[in-house]
Amino acid sequence: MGEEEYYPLFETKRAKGRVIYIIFSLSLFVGICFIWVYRVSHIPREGEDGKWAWIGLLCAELWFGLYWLLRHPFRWNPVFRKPFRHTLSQRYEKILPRVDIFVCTADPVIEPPMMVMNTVLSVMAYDYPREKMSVYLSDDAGSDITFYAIFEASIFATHWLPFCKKFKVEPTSPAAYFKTIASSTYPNNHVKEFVAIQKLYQDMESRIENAAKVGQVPKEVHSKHKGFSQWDSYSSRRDHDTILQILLHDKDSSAKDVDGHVMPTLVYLAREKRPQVAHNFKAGAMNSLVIRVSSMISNGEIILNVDCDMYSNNSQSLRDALCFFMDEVKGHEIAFVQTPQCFENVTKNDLYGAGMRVNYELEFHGMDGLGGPMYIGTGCFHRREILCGRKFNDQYKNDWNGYKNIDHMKEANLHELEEKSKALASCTYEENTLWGKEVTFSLSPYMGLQYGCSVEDVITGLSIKCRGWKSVYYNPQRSAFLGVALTTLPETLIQHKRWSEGGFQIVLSKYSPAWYACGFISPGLQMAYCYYNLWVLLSWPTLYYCIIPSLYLLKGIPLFPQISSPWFIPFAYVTLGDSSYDLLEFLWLGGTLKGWWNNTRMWLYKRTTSYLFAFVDNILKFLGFSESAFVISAKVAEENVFQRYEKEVMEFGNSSPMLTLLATLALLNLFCLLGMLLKQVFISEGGLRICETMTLQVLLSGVLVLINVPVYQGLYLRKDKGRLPISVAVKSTALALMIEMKLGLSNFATAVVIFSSLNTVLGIRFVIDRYECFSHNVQYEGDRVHASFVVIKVDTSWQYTHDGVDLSVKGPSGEPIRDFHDRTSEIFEFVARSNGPYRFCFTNKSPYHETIDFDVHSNHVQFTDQHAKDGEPYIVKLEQALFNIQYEQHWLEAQTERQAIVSNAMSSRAFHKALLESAALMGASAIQVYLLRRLFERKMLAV
Ligand SMILES: O=c1ccn([C@@H]2O[C@H](COP(=O)(O)OP(=O)(O)O[C@H]3O[C@H](CO)[C@@H](O)[C@H](O)[C@H]3O)[C@@H](O)[C@H]2O)c(=O)[nH]1
Ligand SMILES: [Mn+2]
Repeated sequence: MGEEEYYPLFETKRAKGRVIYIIFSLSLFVGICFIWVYRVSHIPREGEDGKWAWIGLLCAELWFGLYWLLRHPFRWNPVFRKPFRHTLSQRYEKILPRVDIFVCTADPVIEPPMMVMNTVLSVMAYDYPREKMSVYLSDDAGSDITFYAIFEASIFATHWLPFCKKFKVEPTSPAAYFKTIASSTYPNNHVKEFVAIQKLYQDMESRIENAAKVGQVPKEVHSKHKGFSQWDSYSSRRDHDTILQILLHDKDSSAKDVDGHVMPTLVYLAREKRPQVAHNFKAGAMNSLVIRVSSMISNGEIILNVDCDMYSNNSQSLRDALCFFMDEVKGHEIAFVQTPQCFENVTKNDLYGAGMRVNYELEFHGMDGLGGPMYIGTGCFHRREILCGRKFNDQYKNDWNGYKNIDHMKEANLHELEEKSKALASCTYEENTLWGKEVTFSLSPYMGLQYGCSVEDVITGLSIKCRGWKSVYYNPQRSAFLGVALTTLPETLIQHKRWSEGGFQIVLSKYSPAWYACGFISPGLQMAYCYYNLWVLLSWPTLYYCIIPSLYLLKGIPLFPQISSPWFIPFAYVTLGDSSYDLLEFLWLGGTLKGWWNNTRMWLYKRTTSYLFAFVDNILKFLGFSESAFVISAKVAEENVFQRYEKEVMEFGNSSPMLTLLATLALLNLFCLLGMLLKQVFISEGGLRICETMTLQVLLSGVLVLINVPVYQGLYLRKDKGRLPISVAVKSTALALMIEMKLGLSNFATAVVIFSSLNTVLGIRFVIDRYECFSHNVQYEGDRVHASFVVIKVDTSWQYTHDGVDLSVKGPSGEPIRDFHDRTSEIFEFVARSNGPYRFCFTNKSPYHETIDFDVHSNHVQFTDQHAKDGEPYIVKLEQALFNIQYEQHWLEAQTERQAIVSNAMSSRAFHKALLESAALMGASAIQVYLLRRLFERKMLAV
């Protein structure tokens, strides 16, 4: 009958719709090329405004465009995997491999022992033969409270595991399980057992939490387990002997559950630490204890690594992962199976973008299609020998039938086993070995996780790939693990700083995905690795884009094509196309609109702070000024912080340079936008003009202001504890104002725009330092332009000084129109020979700041003619006369005010009063003029 049909242990499906994506991308790319061409071909000439700003934008756009290209391989070939665990069970139930599960913790305060225990208990309760499972808890804090907790948990586990098995409990983390029960139906078929186990759990919880609160293990407990005596020689978390305790082991006859079944092996380990010896953070913990020590005690072929907050949410995922490794056809080339990092506490709109939706729901699938996802430190199943350095070859087949012999174990009693293992965890063990150092082809079996990189996981995963292996991304419907997402902005930013810093270290290292990996992994995967590891380089162009266009907007210098120019099209297409693609993708992957907006905000914040700080730190490290550190992220929050998190109110926390930077940028944009609007409204009489010349700059500034709304609220409006600290508010406001006034130095429009205090809507009052320009757009050729200015006040309180200014007026093509020298006031008019922006530049030669009242307005002659033809000349004339009156009046009053100021110094109270008055007057006159205009319009219509 021919060969027996082959049933694989997993199947792989490819995503559809790639062609559409590729066509769309090509069109966007054409747009991007046009943008580049525009930038290169329109660089302002020597002496023209904005040349350097322009070149900066060109660099930023080049980099954005290239970086954008890197994101494509993810979307070429996403694959989705489905394991068949029933087939696995039918074929291999008897010879399932041994599995060692590692849980890492490092700080009993921010990683509360109860949370860690829930993770430990959840993985102990996997649906898997218990004699083949070992759970190791690595405690980098060497805390006796954590040891006490695991001691308690080892007892509770003898009740919990049978309970889980009997009632098919899911999830197997007790805390999470009790929570789901509380929120759904009460388990009526086993109420008694449920109540009993819940009581046991709560008792344990209160004992552990009391100990944690007091910071001390109760004296009477010490006698219950010999392990506590190991703390006798303990001096601090950075200085202690190896502490190793096997709590449950099948050699120990008492290690049985309440039904008399064997328990999984359970080991507590705190490796030796000495202040003078680098401990290499999590990588060090994984290598010394977990990989070496476990090889002595259980030597499981498969290793599962989880962070202490990532409890197992799916008791089948171990079997699922094995389907990949044990598949007869493809299994032998798979080094690790990575599951996504999912979080239990992510809110609906994911304020901090913690869910990393696009990464885990799409991009990792894409990487899988290219040769396998990265190793991301948690929720990852490895083959032990590969993690330890084995190189791939085609003949490699895993022999699941034979146990790796651990003969030494057979004779040794538990105590001997503990003593032998301890030696492997000494902090000098790694001296002069390859542990943590090599990523090359060396066949040394002892390499483990790589040191010296703050994302030890990613670099280790890459080195495995470079040794010829593949990996698999497994993203099951019911998440395999659930962790704790960060609940504050600063924490999130710091975490991303660590990640991006590590990523950049990888790119700069000898084993860079950009060059070293060439030939070992597919070019697409190389690009994908670069995409994730080059975050740091996004900081500068993003910062540039957030600052320069806004400042130039205030200056009135356009940096983007006008809306009427054909070059506007590629800009509009690329911006709109890319952001709508981004939004659609986000929604398609199950996100909400608000979630997308939040995600975009975080995208901006990470780039302008985390990545920037990571960049600086990388440089400092490179120069030897700073050392590697691993800031562990907190997994608990205060009650009020948590409540705000639930309500999706941004938590800013304590003052920090990152927050100051964030707030300064936000304010800078706000001031620029407001300044520009005021200038528009009060100088050129319609705000619409700017829409034509600087649409993109206005939009960019506007979007930046909108996205920063939570920052403004945090700075000035909120009262709760999570707001931005006052010190940050003061610093950032001062900084933003200072930048606006000083950065552009000479001709930069000042932020202190004080409106005309006179009875008219026309005019702007500003403080001039050295040089100041305004532009006024004349719509029609032949228009009559009226302008006037008065130097109101000089910034020296002592005496009256010579305070004249120079004014030069230039036409749209730079031709001189008028020049005035050393005037304290002037009123003049001219006929515009062509339409376009006319520039009015003031120069202040005195060493003092001067306040100038400036007014410009143009009369539409053609407009007049038009109406004259319509037979309504008098209305137009009336309108013009009105303007002229207002105009003259303004000038006269400015003059009067000047006289007043010159003769008596103004007290600050009077000044404020004047400001208030002027605001009121301004409002009133705005309404006046508006009504008048409406009246005329009506009249004209009616006639
Ligand atoms: O010296 C240390 C520092 C940390 N950890 C443990 O490492 C894990 C991850 O630390 P966490 O503060 O939660 O960092 P995350 O940014 O959430 O971790 C992600 O990024 C890290 C690399 O930056 C990886 O190590 C993690 O596995 C990955 O989940 C935690 O269980 C810690 O207890 C140690 O064991 N020893
Ligand atoms: Mn974490």
